[in-house]
This record gives sequence, C-alpha cells and structure tokens, in this order.
Amino acid sequence: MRQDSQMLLTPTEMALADSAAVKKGVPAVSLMAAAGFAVVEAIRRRWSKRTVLVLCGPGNNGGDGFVIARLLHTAGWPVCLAFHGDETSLSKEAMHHFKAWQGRVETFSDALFDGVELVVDAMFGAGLSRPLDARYRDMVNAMIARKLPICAVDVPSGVDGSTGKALGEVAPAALTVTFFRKKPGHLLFPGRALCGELVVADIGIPEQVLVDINVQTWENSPELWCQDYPWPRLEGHKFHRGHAVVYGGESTTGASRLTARSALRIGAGLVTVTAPSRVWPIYAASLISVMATSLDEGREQEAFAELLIDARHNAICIGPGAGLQGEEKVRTRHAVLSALATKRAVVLDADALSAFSDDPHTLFDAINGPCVMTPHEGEFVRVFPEINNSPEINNVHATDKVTRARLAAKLSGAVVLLKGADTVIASPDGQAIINSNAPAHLATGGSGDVLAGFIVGLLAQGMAPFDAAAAAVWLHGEVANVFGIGLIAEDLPECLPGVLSDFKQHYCSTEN
Ligand SMILES: NC(=O)C1=CN([C@@H]2O[C@H](COP(=O)(O)OP(=O)(O)OC[C@H]3O[C@@H](n4cnc5c(N)ncnc54)[C@H](O)[C@@H]3O)[C@@H](O)[C@H]2O)[C@@H](O)CC1
Ligand SMILES: [K+]
Repeated sequence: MRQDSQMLLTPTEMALADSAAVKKGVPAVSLMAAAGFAVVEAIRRRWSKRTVLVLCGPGNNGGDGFVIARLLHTAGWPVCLAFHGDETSLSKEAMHHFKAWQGRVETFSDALFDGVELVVDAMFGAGLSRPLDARYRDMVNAMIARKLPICAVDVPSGVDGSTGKALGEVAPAALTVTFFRKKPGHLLFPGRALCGELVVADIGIPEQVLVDINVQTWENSPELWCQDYPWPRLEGHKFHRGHAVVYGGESTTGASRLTARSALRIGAGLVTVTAPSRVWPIYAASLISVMATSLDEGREQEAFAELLIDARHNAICIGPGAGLQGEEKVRTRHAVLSALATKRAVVLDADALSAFSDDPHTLFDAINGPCVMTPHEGEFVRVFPEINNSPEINNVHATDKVTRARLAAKLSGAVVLLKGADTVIASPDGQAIINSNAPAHLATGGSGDVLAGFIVGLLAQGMAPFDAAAAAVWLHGEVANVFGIGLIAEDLPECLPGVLSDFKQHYCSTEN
C-alpha cells in the first residue's frame, strides 16, 4: 500500500521528512517561514482583523509562532507575542525568526489575555515529550477559562501527535494547521476532538522524501482500496460473486439476519444463514433473498462443519447473535474452529470473540488463513488481555489504539478492526488504517452486525481481508453520513446502493 496522499506521519517520521527536505536543499528557515505563512493564511480566511495573542514555546513550534506574529503584524493586526523558554537554546531557524520580530516579547501571564480576541497556540508541537511544565500549564488553563477562539500550530499544545493522547489539560482549538501530512494524533481521540477544524498545509517539503520513510499508517479513504473493489462484471454470474455463510444463533436472531442482509447488499452472490432447527422457522419466515439452512437438533456442530465442506461457501461470518450461554457457547466455539479449519475467509465478531476470552490462544492458534476480527474495546480487552499488560506498551506514548491493534494483529495473525469513533484496522504485517468518516449517530444497536456483514460480503467477492475491512468501515460511515440523524441499523444496508453508486462514480471511473 503506498497512497502517499493518505499517509499519516508520526512526529518522528515528520522530523525525518523535515531533515530530508533540508538535505534536498530546502533551507530550514524557509520551511519555518512557509509554516508560519500557511497558518496566517488559514487565520485570515476564517477571522477578520482582530487582536491576537501568540504564545510561543521553546522549540520550533514557537519558531512558527514568531513568523505568525510578524506576518499578522505586517498585515496590520494588533499582535502581542509572548515567549517562555531559553532564548539561547532556540534552533538556528527559530532564532532567525525570533530576531526578525521587531515588537516586544512578553512573559507569560494571565493578564496577557485581556482584550484578546484570538489566541495562536505555538507552545508545543511535535517535540512534546512529557506533560507540560507549570508555566505552560498555567497558560493552557487560562486559555480554557477564557474560552477564546484558538488556532493551534501543528497540534493543540499537550496533544501527542503520534497517539492523540492528551498529556494533561489541553485547550481545545477551533482550528489546527499542520504541515505536509496529517499525524495519527489528529485522527485518534481525544486529539481529534481537540484539534477542531484541521488544515494540512504544503510548506515546500518535496513529496520524494516519503520514498525513504517506511510509513505504515494511513487515513482511510477509497483511494487506498478502490482499485481492488469487486464491482459486478457483465460476464460474471452470482456464483462468481461468492457465497457467504452467516452463523445464526438461537436468542438474538435479528443480529445475524442483519449481517446476512448486509452481505447481500454489498454484493455477495449468495448468502446463507445457518440456524439450529428449533429456531430455523424464525429465519425461514423472515428471510427472502437470504437462504436459511437448518442444523439438525443434537448434531448442530457436525451439521455446520458438513455444510462447510462445500468449498463454494467461500466466506464465513460468526459472532452476531451467536450466543454465549451454556451449550450455545460450546457451539459458537466449535463453529469458529470449524470455520477457521477451512482456511477460507472468516469474519469473527462479538460472541465469536468473547467465547474465547478464557483461552484466546486456542483461537489464535487456529487462525491460519484470511481472517478479520472486529472487536469493540470491551471485546478487545477480553480477547487480548496480555496486550494491556504488555511491556511493549507499558508507557504513556504507546498505549494508543493503533499500537494495540497492531500488536493484536501480530499476535493473532488476523486483521484486527478495533471499533470506535476512530476505528483502527491493523494487519499482521504492521500496516494500519485509521478511519475518520464515522458520524456520532452511527453508534446505534446493530450497526456492528451490519459492518460484519459488509466485510464478509466483500470477502465473499474475493477482496483481501485488510482492504475489505477498510472498505467496509468507510462505506459504513459514508452510509450513516448520507442517511443522517435518526439512523437505525436496518437503514444501513438499505441506503448502501446509493452510496455505492456515488462512490463508483467518484473513485472508479473506468468500467469493469
Ligand atoms: N518538522 C518539520 O518539518 C517542521 C516543523 N515545524 C514546527 O516545529 C515543530 C516541532 O519542533 P520541535 O521538535 O522543536 O518541538 P516543539 O516545538 O514541540 O518543542 C520541543 C522543545 O520543547 C521542549 N519540551 C518538550 N516537552 C516539554 C514540556 N513538557 N515542558 C517544557 N518543555 C518541553 C523540548 O525539550 C524542546 O526544547 C512542529 O510541531 C512544527 O510546529 C515547522 O517549523 C515547519 C517544519
Ligand atoms: K501547538
């Protein structure tokens, strides 16, 4: 996966990009000037001339602040610049711009905010390595108390650009201007909420610097996977579009029915729900284009395994409504192991994951083929308890969602889709995608069942697990955006066709 435009750079990777640009002949002073210029442009597009306070920290984030103060002053804005740090430790480029500032340099104090209408937060960016020292913290608290609009340079001070974690109190920005590429911390919560509107500015770093940086994290977008999207082909027929099997349980039958319908809507040629014979009539009476197969009473496990002997059943989803009570749990576990033994594409969601909370390694050992796991945070903790105690993540910078999902993928051998407002999809080879298009109203009962259905439907059509997971998550979010408030899970598959045709028109212009 190379899609340069969607790459997310960690602060360390951004520093590599920065120094590679300097090696290629772009002076560091110019990069800083361009960064400051971009922030001023963004400010002037959003706010009319007003009194501005620019708070500058000790590193290059503060250096950008010196440029911003100078350019706003030149444009006739009333500007107050305050700096806290050791002047003699400024980098060469920051010193250059510090000297170019002709006005007064104020020391940090609460009184600075009097009469101010906009604050530029240029205290800390990529170089933040620990919670803020007291003087900076006081300014952050003052910003929070005054409720003034804030434009943050690179990230709101206190947000870790790599993890999105807040190292202490953070004043939320109305606008954040970052440079060259977004950082993971702009998309991961709470960072995402603290950034406000996010602008990415070109500051003259040549794109070629990315070739030597082994970027492993992307923002989800159709550009990452639209080339491999399995559109129906004229010469194809339903058997070419795969046959998904969805394991149906006894008590919550709606969940697997939603999954099955979603798999069909996203284009699987055939979808079968299997159900114990006792409850089969419920499925049979309520499903039309989805088929319902009855598993004989007393030999459900064998019957499910026998069904899977037919290799045309090329993608299997277990979890939604599968059941965890008594015998049901035994059957759920057995179904998971039978499905994995086929080495065909398998989606494991909800109960299929929780059923292995006592012995997750039994599950991991069985994964030897294409597999996508879709835990939410609670299920993740149950299935990957060791990750939460791992020494590898035993520091504040690493306990983020991307790191945990990556470790889980490596440990299990499956693509791990860790759900939430900032869903992360990680592959065992270390690649990770952060999703950013999900609206708040997507958090509704059954929406996870639909997501599992979208994934298994794409797997049935031959899409690779990492791409299928990313595509399903993006389409899921997009459908919710298009439908809007009032959405219930049933609406998701019904609203998918319109979203699919818009997506096809936008991203897949050549006919298949
Ligand atoms: N990397 C790039 O390509 C570019 C970076 N630029 C700016 O440079 C910034 C990164 O600069 P730096 O690496 O100097 O990082 P910062 O400016 O974020 O801060 C680093 C400095 O703060 C100190 N520090 C860290 N945590 C502290 C704390 N809690 N309390 C007190 N001091 C603390 C460090 O010892 C170091 O002196 C970016 O965020 C961006 O704003 C721009 O100038 C444009 C180009
Ligand atoms: K900042």
